[in-house]
Amino acid sequence: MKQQDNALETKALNLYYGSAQALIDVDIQIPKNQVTALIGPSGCGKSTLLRCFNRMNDLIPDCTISGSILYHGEEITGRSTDVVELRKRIGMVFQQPNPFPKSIYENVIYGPKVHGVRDRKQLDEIAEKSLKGAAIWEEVRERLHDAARGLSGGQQQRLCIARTLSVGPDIILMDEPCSALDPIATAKIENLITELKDEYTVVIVTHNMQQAARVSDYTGFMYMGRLIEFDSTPVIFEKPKEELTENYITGRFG
Ligand SMILES: Nc1ncnc2c1ncn2[C@@H]1O[C@H](COP(=O)(O)OP(=O)(O)OP(=O)(O)O)[C@@H](O)[C@H]1O
Repeated sequence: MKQQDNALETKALNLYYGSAQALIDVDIQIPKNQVTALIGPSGCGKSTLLRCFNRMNDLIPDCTISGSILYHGEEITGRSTDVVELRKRIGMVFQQPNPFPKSIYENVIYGPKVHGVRDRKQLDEIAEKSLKGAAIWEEVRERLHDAARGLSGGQQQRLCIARTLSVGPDIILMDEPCSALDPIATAKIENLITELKDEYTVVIVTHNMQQAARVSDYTGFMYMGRLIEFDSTPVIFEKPKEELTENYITGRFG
């Protein structure tokens, strides 16, 4: 794969929480405009790796890293990286939908307002585009000024995706985005993820192997802080090269 096709890349990435090592020599290349899933047993480092991509681990005291993290080929681990700008470009969606206690509209325009957009017409346009991008516009267009927390869990999660889209990212990181949702809401988010890759690069952490197989183009299998295998999703699920991967995907441990 050519260097410029990678939205994200790590080289010899090691991460410590205090003296406990959570990532060990991770080399991964995340292809642009594709969906990449990170799978592996609980505690293997999936969320930790995901959080490295937009420097969310900076917020954790005693967390240190060595190695390289590249965003479109550019090093982002250094002090000169503008982390606020980086998080605009690399958005994140969490396990629990976490809308602000504000209206649907205020949730979506919150980020653009913080970044200085004041013009009402422009904010309206951003709100509509983001809500459409997150496949929730039709459900909320008549009630934009109602409380976001009055929406269903699945709608709240799509609203949170809209909030992420509103500041113009090109990468969306999702940490178990469906784990709090029922199967119907999950299916809607999975369909949305597939649509998002036309415009965005998506990296998703999931416990659910069927979900990884359904939505992703590439899958990385992690185990005890190491990336054991990374390949196209059909290869990982049908013909993995590593015995550990095979044991995991066939349910022999996990
Ligand atoms: N803030 C933290 N402080 C200290 N240790 C942490 C912190 N976050 C994670 N860890 C440790 O780092 C290791 C990797 O955790 P991480 O949450 O990345 O794994 P995971 O694969 O995402 O797990 P899960 O699937 O259960 O969410 C674990 O041993 C965990 O206990």
